[in-house]
Amino acid sequence: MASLSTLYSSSPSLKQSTVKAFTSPTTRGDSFSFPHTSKPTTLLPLTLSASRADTSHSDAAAAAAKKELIKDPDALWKRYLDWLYQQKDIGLYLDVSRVGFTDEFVVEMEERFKSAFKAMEELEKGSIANPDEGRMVGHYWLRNSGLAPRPGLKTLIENTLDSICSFADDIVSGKIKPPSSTVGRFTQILSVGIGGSALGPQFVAEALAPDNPPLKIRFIDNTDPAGIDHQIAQLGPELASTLVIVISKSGGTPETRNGLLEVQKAFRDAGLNFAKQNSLLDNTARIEGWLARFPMYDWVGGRTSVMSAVGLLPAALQGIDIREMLAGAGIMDEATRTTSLKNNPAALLAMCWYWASDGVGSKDMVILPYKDSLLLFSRYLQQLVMESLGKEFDLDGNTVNQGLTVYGNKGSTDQHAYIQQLREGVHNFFATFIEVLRDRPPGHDWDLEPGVTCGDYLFGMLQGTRSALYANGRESISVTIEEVTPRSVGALIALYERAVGLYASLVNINAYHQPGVEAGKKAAAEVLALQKRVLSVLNEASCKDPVEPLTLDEIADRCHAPEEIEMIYKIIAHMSANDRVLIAEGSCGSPRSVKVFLGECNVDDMYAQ
Ligand SMILES: O=P(O)(O)OC[C@H]1O[C@](O)(CO)[C@@H](O)[C@@H]1O
Repeated sequence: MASLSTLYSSSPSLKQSTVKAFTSPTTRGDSFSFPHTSKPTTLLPLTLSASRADTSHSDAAAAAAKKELIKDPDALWKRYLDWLYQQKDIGLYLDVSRVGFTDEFVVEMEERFKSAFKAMEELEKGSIANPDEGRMVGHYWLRNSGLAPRPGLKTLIENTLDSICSFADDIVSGKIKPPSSTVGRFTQILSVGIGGSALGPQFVAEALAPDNPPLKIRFIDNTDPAGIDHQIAQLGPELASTLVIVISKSGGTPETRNGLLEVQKAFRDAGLNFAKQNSLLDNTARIEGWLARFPMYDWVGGRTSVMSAVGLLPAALQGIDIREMLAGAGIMDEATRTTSLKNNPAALLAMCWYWASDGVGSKDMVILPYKDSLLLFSRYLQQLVMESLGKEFDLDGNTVNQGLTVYGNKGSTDQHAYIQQLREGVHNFFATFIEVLRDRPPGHDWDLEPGVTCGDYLFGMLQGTRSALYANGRESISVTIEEVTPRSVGALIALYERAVGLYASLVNINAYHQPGVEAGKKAAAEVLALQKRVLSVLNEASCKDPVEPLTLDEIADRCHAPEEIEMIYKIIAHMSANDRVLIAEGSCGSPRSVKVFLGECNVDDMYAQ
């Protein structure tokens, strides 16, 4: 175990609008009518290059321009039935009929899929599937511990799950109480983490938390001080009954560390008991005797960690049935192990992505869940897909600049935002509709006009948009679930995890590392180091009598970093906006004339390194 996800509590001892008329691309006037496919028009062959992975972006654009989709309703219905995938235990359906892949293309992909399935099998057996980091990739073991390659891992997975459940029970029941609250039990969770240590828990909370959960959850997922202040301010007096969960796989992510320090300060300021943090996260938790610590394994990537303690603990605390989530994921894992393409929904997704984006990411993936509670699915998938697939090099070291862009929000809201462009504008995407059959819990529905419910409108909007896009040559995938439940959400997550893994094999890249993120992190650290040098130079000049205000050129020169003058200007402008440097002459809007100094002289020069 290389790193830990850690939990902290507040102390070591506890711790109308009225809609009159609708219009849609196929709707006229005041009455709403469902769009329908018009009479057969054309059925043109699709033009494919022999090896789509070798297709350049301009070739891809040319190929896309030649793509034509089946318009004949009978042929389309047959295609729908031919390719419809159903997972009955989950109640999940996948329709790829509105993606225009040809039979030839399917045959062409067979060899690639054979290798992809083989690689996935090896991965599940514990091979070093992340060669750049020399790591196994084991998120599938989290929902079937029997697959773990070593008995010790199996026991660890099972014990962790048991301890998450019993800890959550103790918190929810009030057996473990907050020390300084009069409420007698924890009422709020403040989750501090970023990337995979936030996006999964956020998606699950939005999708599955009951209307009145035992503990309500808030997130600090950035180092934006105003954002942090906002979250803490909204807690108000409930800070005293807030359970803080700090989640980090590495334990060293600066945004998460900053969030922790800010929260600790908020507790101190409120006179609450929150121990100081001054070393690595897990060490701190251990030394300070935090309420509980849960392991995070080096064989689980951040973006696939939602079924580890990272996602399960916050979910359990909100009263979400985490064993059902795991069961749903496990069923989907099993369903996506088959090497029969037509019967493997993840392979079908990967094949459609490859077809639609020419295997080079030439088209963006627009995710359109028609259910408010699934709003965050697209944001969750953004990291899962883009951090996994956005790679400069393939596994053989060739420069490939792979990736698939993901964005989305929710239907039918998007109908009134960007669907206009999707249907008529630049043709640079394929859509994925996420449909939920159950509109409301049983017994709550009513007809808002004869024979039509509110949910029927949502359904109509989805189907109408799907048809309208298709009629204009825009491809789409539809994923349908019967209800939003822990089981179906677990299955959706597992479906996309597997699809990403398979797609990565199809395009021969490592889906499990993120070297590009490191470059930005390193550069950020360099900016902060430069800021300290700037402060040290300014401090020295500000300690003179009289104070010596400095120009940007002088600062850059004294920092021995003349090439960094633009960055020094930005540092000065940022500090000036936050009252940390004073302006003697000029203004930050006129970089050449500005002269700055520090309001205080620090004789010990705390900024010097
Ligand atoms: O859990 P950690 O180690 O704090 O990392 C947070 C996120 O940072 C990344 O490493 C890079 O953005 C993600 O992969 C990860 O989910």
